[in-house]
Amino acid sequence: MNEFIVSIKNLSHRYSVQWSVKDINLDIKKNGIYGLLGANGAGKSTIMNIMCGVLRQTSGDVFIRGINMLNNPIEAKKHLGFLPQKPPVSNELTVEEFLGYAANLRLMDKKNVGKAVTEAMERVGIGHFRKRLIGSLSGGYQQRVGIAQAIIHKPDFIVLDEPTNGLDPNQILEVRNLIREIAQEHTVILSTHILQEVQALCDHIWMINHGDLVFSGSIRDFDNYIIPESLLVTMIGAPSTDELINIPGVVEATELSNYRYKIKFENAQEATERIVEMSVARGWRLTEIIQERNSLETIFTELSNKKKI
Ligand SMILES: Nc1ncnc2c1ncn2[C@@H]1O[C@H](COP(=O)(O)OP(=O)(O)OP(=O)(O)O)[C@@H](O)[C@H]1O
Repeated sequence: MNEFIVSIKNLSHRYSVQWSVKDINLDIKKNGIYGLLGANGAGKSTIMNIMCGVLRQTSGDVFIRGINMLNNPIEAKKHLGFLPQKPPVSNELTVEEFLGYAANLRLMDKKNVGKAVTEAMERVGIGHFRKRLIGSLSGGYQQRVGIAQAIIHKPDFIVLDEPTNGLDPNQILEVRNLIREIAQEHTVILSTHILQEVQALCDHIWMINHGDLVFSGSIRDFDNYIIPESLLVTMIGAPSTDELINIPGVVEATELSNYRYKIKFENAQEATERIVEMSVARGWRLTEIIQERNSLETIFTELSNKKKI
């Protein structure tokens, strides 16, 4: 089998005049949960729809297990399951009827359909609702039905477009747990504009901004994207802020509250060493020194102003 589960090469798309997706290259070689992050309108759904063969790209190629989606969509789609942004469920069918229909659409052998439906229902925890009309289920359970139809044919690769959108906080946690479980057997790519979602779930993140790929890396890389430039320091016998500014490597010192200071520096290592040395030498009674972290939101905003990587 091809070593790449998915490979996207120079993918670009325009619906009319403007480019919605510009020269995107992505590869997935190993199992895990991959996140496509971006603000509304960034181009996430466009990429996912093309990746799943429901939208024809303007240029570039998508390979699923080495099979070109444009040239051989039937074979390529055997390896993937897709939950579009709006779950493709039919309110007037029961859960069981709908999943049977989904299995037939996946060209499954008729004799395997019953077993596949039962297994998919069990996998997503909706076996007890098998006879219920989908229209009578809560949003969270409808989403489970949507995920069940995506895994019914046991594909290697599952694509989930904003899988927790519109759910309440309890349903969000339930669906996230379900995604983690599913990811033990399948490779998952999901799109979201929610930073906490990628933080909670994803092993690798791609961030899209106005159709450009602006970041590719782990959540740790994302977290470290902006190098911190301040220290938060607590000193019970601190000197005046003027004296702190005179420490080599320090560019600004602000008192935040009693004993607590924010110290901006040019070089973290040098400033930390000097503050510790001088505190000991001059009796400033240093009790805490930590590097200030940038919030994920700050990093998201910074990347939203960035051009292609
Ligand atoms: N059918 C369409 N016709 C014309 N323009 C479209 C169409 N679908 C999307 N677009 C435009 O393409 C760009 C990318 O849209 P896309 O839906 O891929 O973004 P997204 O990141 O998935 O956003 P959201 O989170 O809001 O779904 C947007 O500017 C959008 O307005």
